[in-house]
Amino acid sequence: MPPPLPKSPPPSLKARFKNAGSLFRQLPGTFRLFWEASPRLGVMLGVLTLVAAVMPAAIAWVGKLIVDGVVAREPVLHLVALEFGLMVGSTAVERSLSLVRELGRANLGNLLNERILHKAMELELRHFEDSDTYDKMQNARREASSRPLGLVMDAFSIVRNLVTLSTYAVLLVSLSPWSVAVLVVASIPAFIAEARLAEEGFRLYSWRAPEGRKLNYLEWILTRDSHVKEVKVFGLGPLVLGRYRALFQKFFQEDRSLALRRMGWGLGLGLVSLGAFYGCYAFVASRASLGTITVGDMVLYLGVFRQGQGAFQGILSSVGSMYEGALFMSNLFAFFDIPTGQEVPRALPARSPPRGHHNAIELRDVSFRYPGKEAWALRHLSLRLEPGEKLALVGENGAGKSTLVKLLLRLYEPTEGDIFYGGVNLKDMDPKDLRSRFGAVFQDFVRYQFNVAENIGLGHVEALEDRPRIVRAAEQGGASTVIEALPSQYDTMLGGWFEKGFELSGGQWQKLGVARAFMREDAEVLILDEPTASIDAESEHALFERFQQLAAERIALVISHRFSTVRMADRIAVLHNGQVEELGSHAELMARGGRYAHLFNLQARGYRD
Ligand SMILES: Nc1ncnc2c1ncn2[C@@H]1O[C@H](COP(=O)(O)OP(=O)(O)OP(=O)(O)O)[C@@H](O)[C@H]1O
Repeated sequence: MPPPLPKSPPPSLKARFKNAGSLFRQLPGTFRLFWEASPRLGVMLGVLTLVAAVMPAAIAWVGKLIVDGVVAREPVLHLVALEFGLMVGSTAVERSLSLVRELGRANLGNLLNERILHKAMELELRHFEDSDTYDKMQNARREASSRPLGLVMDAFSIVRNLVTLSTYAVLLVSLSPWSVAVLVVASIPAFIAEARLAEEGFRLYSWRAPEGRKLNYLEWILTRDSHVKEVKVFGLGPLVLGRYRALFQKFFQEDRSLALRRMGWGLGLGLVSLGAFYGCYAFVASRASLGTITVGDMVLYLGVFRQGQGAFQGILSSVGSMYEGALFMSNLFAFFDIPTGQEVPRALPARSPPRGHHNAIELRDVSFRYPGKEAWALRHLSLRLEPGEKLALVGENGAGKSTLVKLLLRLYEPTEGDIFYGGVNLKDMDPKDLRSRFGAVFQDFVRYQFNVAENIGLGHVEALEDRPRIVRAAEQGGASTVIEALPSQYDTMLGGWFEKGFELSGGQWQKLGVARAFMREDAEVLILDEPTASIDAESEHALFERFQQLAAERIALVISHRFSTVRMADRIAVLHNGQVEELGSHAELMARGGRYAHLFNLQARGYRD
């Protein structure tokens, strides 16, 4: 796979050439993808491009024969008919090329989008939490439907124009060999200037990609429904718009300077080409008036020279836009190449503790720090959850509670130490097997813009159609009353994104989230990460009473800042700076008079006074 492009502009000329080289190394990979998307379209594109490339020379040649025939007063109708036929053919070829382009865009765009989604499924949580990888994925998604096809089409357009130019050269050589030399020589400065400016433009765009994303982000703040309340209350509009404007102005200055230079060079070098054209024109016209060449030759010369310059321009602009296409592809290939597979079990075949409710969870001297981070999120943490135990995790923000859950679900692996489930090291288990034993409600649970039944059923995909089970889960999660009041009950479409979607309150959504966790009837472990944050006090109490019954045999891990919830747990672990500072039942910890007792009294006093 080609190496990814450097992020900053290359310093030296040599480095620039290397950079340009790495751009064109994206081509084979892109063609392979196009071929995979549809071999038939690939063949059609190749054949049509070649036919389209030789058509102009054939038409010009027949045009010359017609003029010569007319001057010699010979019959030319058959030649006119031939030219008509060629024009019809040319039009049909152009139309077919447009069709191939359209179909190619759909096929290739679809293939790539699917691959991107597939890759996204393979990625692990650590990738999503890494901004570099996340950026790569968002960039890949944004232009997958247009850029790759653009690159293929640009490459074909260059081939087509090169073939056209060669056929023109053959026609012109017979007429005046040195005019071919003039055509080529007069175009070289324009070629160099265009290539340089295109490269500069490309560097400009790639260089400011992060700022471009910032621009999008500012736009997003002002246009998203989820942001509108804060934008209005804090009066953020003018500030965000001001930042947007400043960034845009910066882009605009750079763009204008590039556009002005492009215009200056384009005009100057255009005049050189025009001068070359008219010099040759004068020469050819005088030869025609002297009778050294025919009038048809002169007409052929004029047409071909003009169109030749057009073809040349075509090549230049294709080279320019290929830079951007290639940049996109290098990004895309880098995204596809992100190594995954760290979730593979260490032991083969993977080990699997017996199903049921007899498995304990044990953390042995676990330390963890996030990739690329210095600070420890968890440090020397040892903890054992007995089968059926309800453990509450408390601690201030950033103490490491959610991190501990991520390690239990093997979304990350401990940096040091080990975690065992039913005596089996998590590293030796298949993560799918492990996760299938958990039911979970997260702090940032998802509000799916699907109907109610699906919102709950997604907790156990295999039972998505099992309505009685969904109804049961809804009752257990305390969501039934909410659902009964909806216009089409379980079939009510939720969320405001689609037509007829019904918007729920934060607490109502949360009840569905809890019900979703209860879909896993055979879950061995339940994780409730702040499940009651937006649930009212009465519902919370009801939920926890039900929860005590339902979780009867299972291990339950509850993270909460509400001590009324926490105190219902068998034991409470107080996390502080990534370590277990206190561990025991509510009564034990209260008697101890440490951090837990302090926090509990603080909250209780708030209610009593
Ligand atoms: N994705 C991440 N990348 C890097 N550091 C992280 C990441 N997530 C959390 N941290 C850091 O790890 C530490 C523990 O965070 P964690 O989210 O586990 O805390 P928490 O106890 O769940 O907090 P809260 O009560 O606010 O939810 C914090 O210092 C935090 O800054």
